[in-house]
Amino acid sequence: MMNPIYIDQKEVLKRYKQPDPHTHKGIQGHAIIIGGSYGKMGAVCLSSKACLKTGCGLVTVFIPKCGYDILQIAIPEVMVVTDKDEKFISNITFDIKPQAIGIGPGLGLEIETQQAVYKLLKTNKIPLVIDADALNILSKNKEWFPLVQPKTILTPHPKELERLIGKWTSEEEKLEKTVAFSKQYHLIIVMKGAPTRIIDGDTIYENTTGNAALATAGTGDVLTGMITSLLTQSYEPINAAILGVYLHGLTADIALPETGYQSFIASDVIANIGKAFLSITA
Ligand SMILES: NC(=O)C1=CN([C@@H]2O[C@H](COP(=O)(O)OP(=O)(O)OC[C@H]3O[C@@H](n4cnc5c(N)ncnc54)[C@H](O)[C@@H]3O)[C@@H](O)[C@H]2O)[C@@H](O)CC1
Ligand SMILES: Nc1ncnc2c1ncn2[C@@H]1O[C@H](COP(=O)(O)OP(=O)(O)O)[C@@H](O)[C@H]1O
Ligand SMILES: [Mg+2]
Repeated sequence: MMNPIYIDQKEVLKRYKQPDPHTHKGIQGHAIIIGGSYGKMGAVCLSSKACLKTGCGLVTVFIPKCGYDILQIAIPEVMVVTDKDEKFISNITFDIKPQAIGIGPGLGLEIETQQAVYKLLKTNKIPLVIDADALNILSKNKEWFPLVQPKTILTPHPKELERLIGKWTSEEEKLEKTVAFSKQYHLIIVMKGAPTRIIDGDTIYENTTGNAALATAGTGDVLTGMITSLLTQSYEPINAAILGVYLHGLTADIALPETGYQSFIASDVIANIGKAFLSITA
């Protein structure tokens, strides 16, 4: 297996693009976050807020009806399109033209939701991040793997990865299986953990930021929003994944002296995205 490329400040600065002073929200890009189900609307709140706070111009969420008030009240800057169903997503339709899609946080596994994901995968040509229950839906329907567009970014935690590629007996085997999976379907795999590794075919990147404070509900949902935001801003998928993972980890390193490991929560990731951006260019 190849040695990893370490994702540090130098590696990130090679890829980071300073916003143009004359940019406007139309140029900064429009993201859509698709997810949520009854009791798991918080995942979409976290993901969509993180998406906005990572610099894209506009964010729309596509959620089941029961999340409408929750989203509008929690994040007034985010626009909302609802499914026809009350408690889960059953048919994904929108007439906006987003530059990137993030799908999965809080989505649930209802059979109707699985069919809606199938339809999206079959027709989608827009850069895509697949996370959480959208990954679990793929794992339940492995014959759909070839429908996923090349360079789509998958962000599994270890259990989601196991559901996708099967069990492993060593770290080495886990990496080998993930590289083989990435090569077979031309996908970028963000193997979340400590450390997070990003697999792009034979190339392995290893992140150098982040700490155990991130071991708390919703931090993965936040990461999905951040990477989707960068994709929306025309970063190449691999660069969006690298920059997103690095900044996400950095928020926890910045916050740790104030929060300690225990009191850090996913909203603290979001609250520190600004400082993370400032620190890479300082
Ligand atoms: N506030 C919210 O609305 C939240 C909603 N969430 C949503 O809840 C749904 C279920 O996601 P979950 O990930 O909780 O459930 P999953 O069943 O997919 O994964 C949980 C399992 O994975 C294992 N696991 C997780 N991280 C691991 C690691 N680093 N090493 C080894 N094992 C690990 C856990 O021990 C557990 O067995 C998703 O749609 C997710 O987006 C969660 O993100 C939590 C917050
Ligand atoms: N001990 C740890 N050290 C560093 N990062 C961690 C640690 N535990 C979790 N993380 C990070 O936190 C995030 C958790 O994502 P995930 O398990 O999908 O959470 P959720 O689904 O609740 O949002 C990942 O980015 C992961 O790398
Ligand atoms: Mg998750």
